[in-house]
Amino acid sequence: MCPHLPPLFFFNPTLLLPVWPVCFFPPTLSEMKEKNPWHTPVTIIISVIGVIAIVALVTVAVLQNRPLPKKYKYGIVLDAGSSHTALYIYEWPAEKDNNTGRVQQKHSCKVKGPGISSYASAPLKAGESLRECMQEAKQWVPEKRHHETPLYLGATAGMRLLNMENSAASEKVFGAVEETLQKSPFSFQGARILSGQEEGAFGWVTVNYLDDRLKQGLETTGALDLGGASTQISFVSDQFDGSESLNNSVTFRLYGNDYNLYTHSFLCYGKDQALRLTLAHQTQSGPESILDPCFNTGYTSTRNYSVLYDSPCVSDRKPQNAPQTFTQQGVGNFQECQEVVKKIFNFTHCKYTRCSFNGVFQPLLQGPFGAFSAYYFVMNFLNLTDTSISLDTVKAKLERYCATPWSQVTQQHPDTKVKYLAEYCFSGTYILTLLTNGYNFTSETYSDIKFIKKIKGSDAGWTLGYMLNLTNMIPAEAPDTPPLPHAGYVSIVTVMALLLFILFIISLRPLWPRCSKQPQII
Ligand SMILES: O=P(O)(O)OP(=O)(O)OP(=O)(O)OC[C@H]1O[C@@H](n2cnc3c(O)ncnc32)[C@H](O)[C@@H]1O
Repeated sequence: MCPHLPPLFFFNPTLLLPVWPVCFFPPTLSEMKEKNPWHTPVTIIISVIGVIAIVALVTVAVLQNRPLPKKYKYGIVLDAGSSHTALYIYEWPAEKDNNTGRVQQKHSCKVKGPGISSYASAPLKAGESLRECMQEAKQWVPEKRHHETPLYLGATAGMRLLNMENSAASEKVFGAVEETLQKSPFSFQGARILSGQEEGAFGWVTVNYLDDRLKQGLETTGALDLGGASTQISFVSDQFDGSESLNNSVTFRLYGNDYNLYTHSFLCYGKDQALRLTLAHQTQSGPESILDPCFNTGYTSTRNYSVLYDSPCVSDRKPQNAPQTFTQQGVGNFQECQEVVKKIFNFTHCKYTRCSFNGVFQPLLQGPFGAFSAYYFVMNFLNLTDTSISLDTVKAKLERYCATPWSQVTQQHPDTKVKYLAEYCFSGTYILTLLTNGYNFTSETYSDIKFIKKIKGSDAGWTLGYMLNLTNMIPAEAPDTPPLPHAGYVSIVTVMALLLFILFIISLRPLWPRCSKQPQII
């Protein structure tokens, strides 16, 4: 029995463990006060206030720094390409507007029908074609954000060609799409044609932003984009300072790092226009039929001369006195196809130290490359996206594909669009020729290329880079980062609070009870 000791937990100042004196009957309050000054009302009140203050301090620190429920902002970009239009919705946490690496693709919508440049003779239809995807966008962006969501339309090579050919028609098409977009609840920021240089540079920004290479100042990835009407190559090379060819130079300061980007866009060298160029070479004499090594054996198609030559890429070469149509008969031969394809490139004249083709300057290739759009669609279909296999093996596989009879190809791929299916032999051959003969990738450097469709859920392409630029979401200088992350801050506050509490308890030492019996540690 120990009536003089309190029936309360108290702290053993050395072990910081609660101890319980061996007592069976509680002493009376007067006994307690008499024998143990620790239990004076003042010390109890001070202890309680101390504990409450520390709990309040920690609670406030935790609540104050608790991550708030996420609010998002949105941006919409319409990619009006030569073959089709696609709508991309991006989202990012509202508080990270001017911060880093947080913009992601939330949704994409493929506009039904051809690209807007195909509506030159019925411009109103170009506007109408966008309606379905704009309706979809309204569902994906929360209504209260509609009015503040920027909406952009960027047109690429299809409209570049239409503008060259018939600028009045191009303006009418823009008028129609602008009318539709102005009627949307979003904040429409305008529709315009991107230059080839912008298309290349923004594709490079997208790839490196999504890979987190810009923020971290890592070695960048080059961008290879193959569209329907143009193709772009963009990369940073130590040997390129812009002096040899200013037209191919784009300089950026992003997150505190300077980049001198080499970029070039080849108009008419997208895969659809390249096919026209190849067919134009094969039909210079205006024949009634051609044997085409770039199409599978057994494939036959009747093509219209006027349709084939209805593009500024080939219109000046239209043969005189040609019949209305010609028959194209596939003979599926990769080697011969490559010879035909090579003819659309000019490798002879170059006024610079080095060129890719058509007299265009290109510095030495450097670093890894991401190849997207049609590069990916085609190589993925052909099962050739793995670049760790040798270039010779890639060619051998493509050779086998080209030699496959058309009947077998259609049987094996009943669900693939016939236009794409028929063109894969040509497209694969064109891609390999462009990469090796055109851009000078070798058997060794071919493995530096990665065929990609998406990076971390966002499509590779120029649209994200375009939006990041227009919304100033990539700062020129590295943003200031808080000295401590949230978890670190809360831990430090908690530890400091505990230390304060211990110091407070120790400071009350003169008031500690002297227990005559040895307390039993629980
Ligand atoms: O940049 P521009 O030159 O204006 O062209 P685009 O924007 O229309 O080009 P895309 O990247 O959308 O497509 C590139 C090409 O790939 C073709 N394509 C799309 N999907 C394909 C698939 O699954 N298989 C083969 N080709 C495909 C499409 O018809 C184009 O010729």
